[in-house]
Amino acid sequence: MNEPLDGSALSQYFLLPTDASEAPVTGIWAERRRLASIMRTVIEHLTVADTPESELREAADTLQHLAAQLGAHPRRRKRDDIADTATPMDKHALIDFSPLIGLSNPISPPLELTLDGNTLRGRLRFGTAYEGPPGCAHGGCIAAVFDELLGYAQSLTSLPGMTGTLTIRYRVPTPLHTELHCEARVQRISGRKIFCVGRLYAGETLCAEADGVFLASR
Ligand SMILES: CCCCCCCCCCCCCCCC(=O)SCCNC(=O)CCNC(=O)[C@H](O)C(C)(C)COP(=O)(O)OP(=O)(O)OC[C@H]1O[C@@H](n2cnc3c(N)ncnc32)[C@H](O)[C@@H]1OP(=O)(O)O
Repeated sequence: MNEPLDGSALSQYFLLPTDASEAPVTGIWAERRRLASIMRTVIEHLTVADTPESELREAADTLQHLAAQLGAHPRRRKRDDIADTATPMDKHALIDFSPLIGLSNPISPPLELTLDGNTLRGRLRFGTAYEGPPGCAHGGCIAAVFDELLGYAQSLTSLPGMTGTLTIRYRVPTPLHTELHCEARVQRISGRKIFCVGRLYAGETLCAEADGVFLASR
């Protein structure tokens, strides 16, 4: 884990670009993302604001009504997400509901990813809903970020797989409400095993690092 995350010898494994399409998202997907973004704000206010009981009751009543309204519609089929969103190369069309990077999923921080050579880079900010120790991110949420980050990096190889083992070393507490950046890359591939490494920083401070072994499907 001490070598730089450049991975230049591994370019052969990367088949697809990962950067999200810059094409503007419109229509139903734009509204899904907007709704998710507002829900994130509601979650943040719920966890930090000293809201009077009457307003909490009113908000809950409003959301109960909204939940019933949204729940009245039939469930979508997965293929519709892909067909409805953008081109097949727009990978965000496939991952808009991811719990970590999905812009249409309010539980995602969201983690923003870009591919820089063979290094996958991410940016995120943990709100209060992700608190573990006071003022710091929950370790399980950090692990989830690494699972997504390393998992996405290995998904860019010719043989993507599922997480087999994910090992996290928490070096210092990770602050909330702070711009964090992270990076990951495929370190090596051995048979069906894809070994990945990653790091998470707050500024120059290394907060946590991860090793992951992913198993390509048979
Ligand atoms: C245009 C389209 C683009 C699409 C682009 C989409 C991008 C979107 C990116 C999203 C990124 C999300 C990333 C989230 C990723 C998850 O969260 S996946 C969910 C969490 N993981 C799981 O649920 C996995 C559950 N476990 C399993 O299914 C199975 O145990 C596994 C991991 C598949 C392995 O089972 P298996 O294939 O039967 O393994 P087996 O044949 O026994 O062993 C094979 C080898 O692997 C080793 N091994 C087995 N298990 C493990 C293990 N757990 N750890 C380490 N080594 C192991 C064995 O020792 C053996 O080694 P050798 O003897 O060959 O040296």
